[in-house]
Amino acid sequence: MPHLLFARDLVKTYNGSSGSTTVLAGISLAIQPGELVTIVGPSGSGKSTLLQCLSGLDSPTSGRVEIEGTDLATLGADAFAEFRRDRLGFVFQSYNLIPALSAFDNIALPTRLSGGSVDKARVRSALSAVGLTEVARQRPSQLSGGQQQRVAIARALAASPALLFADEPTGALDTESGSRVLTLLRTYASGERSVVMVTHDLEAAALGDRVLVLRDGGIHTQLVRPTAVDVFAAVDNARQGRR
Ligand SMILES: Nc1ncnc2c1ncn2[C@@H]1O[C@H](COP(=O)(O)OP(=O)(O)OP(=O)(O)O)[C@@H](O)[C@H]1O
Repeated sequence: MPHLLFARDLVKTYNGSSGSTTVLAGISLAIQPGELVTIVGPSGSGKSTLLQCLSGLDSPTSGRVEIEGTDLATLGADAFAEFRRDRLGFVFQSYNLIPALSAFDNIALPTRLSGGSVDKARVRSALSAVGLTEVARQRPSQLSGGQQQRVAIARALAASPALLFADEPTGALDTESGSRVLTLLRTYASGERSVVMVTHDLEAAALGDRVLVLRDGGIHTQLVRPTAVDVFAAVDNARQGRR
């Protein structure tokens, strides 16, 4: 099966006044269509940096990322913006919704910004997929945190991205809202579409088809369809530096 994403020898270093810090120490990985891959690890192990580099939001210091066979480094800013709009989706802990727009208009915004005509049926179907048909006309301030995050997910899903990147998507949510969001992400990863999620929630991580456990900017352990107990043990080992 062709890889949806392929990353080779990703290194990320920062140069500061006290010398250079290596945040990613040479990570290689591949993601297949239909996979939910979760990334866990101790604080500072490089999870968010890895997600940013995999998604093209940040550039590695060295190494290569290909998505659907396209080397991200070969795309100029405009070509990457187009690629990102057409093929990638993003969900972060902060919902990044526009306060003045309704839920419906927030979901339609990316299409509007790219000059396309809004497919109202598609926006409605995205709202319905996240269970928010009733609040289509409400603004973010009238919605709970869980509802706002579901609007953000609907906005990402409305474009049917091949690859959805999520960084702590349930970080600000209560348990019930969080589990709704996780169900949406778990369901989305199927067929041709994949999800990569960074999380501190180890039970959520265990929903992954594969779990990458980072330590010091490297992949310490990789688990395939683990239980939550397996994930807890692997993260504990990574924290202690045990194999
Ligand atoms: N712009 C930057 N300049 C210097 N160091 C940075 C920069 N961005 C991140 N770092 C460092 O890189 C390391 C990894 O950060 P990153 O946010 O990727 O880790 P993380 O595993 O996602 O952490 P957390 O679980 O706390 O969110 C940290 O030590 C952080 O201080």
